[in-house]
Amino acid sequence: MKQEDLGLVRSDFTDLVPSQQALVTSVARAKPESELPYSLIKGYLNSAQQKALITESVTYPFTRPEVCVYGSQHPIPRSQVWFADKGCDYVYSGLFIHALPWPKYAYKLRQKLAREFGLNSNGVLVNRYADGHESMGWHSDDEKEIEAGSDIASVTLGASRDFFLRHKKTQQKISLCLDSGDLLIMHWPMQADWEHSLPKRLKVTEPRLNLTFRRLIVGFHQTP
Ligand SMILES: O=C(O)CCC(=O)C(=O)O
Ligand SMILES: [Fe+2]
Repeated sequence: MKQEDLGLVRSDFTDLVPSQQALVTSVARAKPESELPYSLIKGYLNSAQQKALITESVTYPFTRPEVCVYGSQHPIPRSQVWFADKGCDYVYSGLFIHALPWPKYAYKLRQKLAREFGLNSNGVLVNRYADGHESMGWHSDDEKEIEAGSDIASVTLGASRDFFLRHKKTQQKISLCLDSGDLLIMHWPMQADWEHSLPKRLKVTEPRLNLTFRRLIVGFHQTP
């Protein structure tokens, strides 16, 4: 029997349970009153939604490209893949990455974020951290092809990990714990003023997936 026949998929990415609706409303209201450059929606995805995405990710064509650090080449300390609409190739960490076609559940999550938050993304970068030895250093998602005014939505699946924010001028630091199913929305223009990182956590033995939904300027790189 297919998952659709079990009723799992039909409702999973269309409806929110009432408690989540309440939470989303309060987050939406909290934003203008708060000085925080982000919204954190704990438990945004239910366990069936998380499971559908984690299972799907087994088929994702992850790669571990090499980047130049202080003059020598090193593989990035995680694996990644970029799914996006046509015309949305991306230069990320100095690497050119072609847009691959959207998988089913990643696309459903894109639609859910659009319905519930007006998030008009056209690409998702999926990072896979095999365990707590894998990480992401300080950076901002401020590439030239990111469309001005667009928020970036980050969804965590699998292992819980700490996530740091650091203000570029004041050095103010915020530490969040991102658990499976959580949604972090980094509001425009957060990337101009803040950096973020995912530090190593050597006690973590389980893998973590992170999907960041972004809006790129279509055709920015003009590839055939
Ligand atoms: O894994 C995370 O939570 C962060 C990912 C991230 O910052 C990025 O993909 O640019
Ligand atoms: Fe980032």
